[in-house]
Amino acid sequence: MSLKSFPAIAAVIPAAGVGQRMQADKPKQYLRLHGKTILEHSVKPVLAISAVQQLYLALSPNDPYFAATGLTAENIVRVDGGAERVHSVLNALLAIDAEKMPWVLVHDAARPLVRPQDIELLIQRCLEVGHGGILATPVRDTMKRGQSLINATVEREHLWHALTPQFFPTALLRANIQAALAAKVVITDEASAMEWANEPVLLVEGHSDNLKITRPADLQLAAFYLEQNQ
Ligand SMILES: Nc1ccn([C@@H]2O[C@H](COP(=O)(O)OP(=O)(O)OP(=O)(O)O)[C@@H](O)[C@H]2O)c(=O)n1
Ligand SMILES: C[C@](O)(CO)[C@H](O)COP(=O)(O)O
Repeated sequence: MSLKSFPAIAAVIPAAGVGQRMQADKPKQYLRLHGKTILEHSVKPVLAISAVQQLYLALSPNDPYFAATGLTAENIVRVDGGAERVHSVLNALLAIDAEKMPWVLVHDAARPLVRPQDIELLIQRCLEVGHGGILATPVRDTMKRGQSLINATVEREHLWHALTPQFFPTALLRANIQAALAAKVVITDEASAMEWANEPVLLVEGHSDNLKITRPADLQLAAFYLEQNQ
């Protein structure tokens, strides 16, 4: 299926976080990597997907940094971020005309290294099966649960790191996030709301360098990966 035959897609990039774990002097999405902000790096591969018609960017209502990024393309709609990531995503979903854009791609502003081919693979695989899915990478290490002492070893077979983008039917995702929030379910990614609603979610293996910039050391690693992929 060529990308040209894909239905219209809306993209949502939650970019309203404060980046507390990054311990930086500004929200991490505005830290620079190879001359551009992390936000600009994260937006670029999403806008490169030809089926993406409109990008909804969830920003902190008093964000003083966005204007300097030069990201003022006509197909970018700003919406207010919320208290948590899920609220920022929901605010964006509420702004989308789901009849015009029946599918939505949600990608973290803090994941600057995602590859366009991985995004296209995710879209392709989901449209083939007719339901949503996520980019993910299989866990490599032995996984432990505990705090100062180990309580248990977690079975790692069929254990994955959930990445973004995550790709779902727009109206269904919006309804399930609203229902899950009303049921006080903890939602840390779009898939968790769909799982709660017993919807199938496809796992599509993506590249492990699609890291989420979270802690200070991640910036240097991201710069290294960028140099390797140039
Ligand atoms: N209220 C929030 C919280 C997070 N995000 C976005 O969701 C993505 C993933 O969240 P995370 O890595 O947790 O970012 P922060 O919440 O900024 O980080 P921290 O938890 O360290 O403060 C980021 O692009 C972040 O900007 C958002 O739009 N709105
Ligand atoms: C959406 C996500 O990036 C998938 O791994 C992750 O859940 C975001 O979590 P965070 O705590 O908001 O960084």
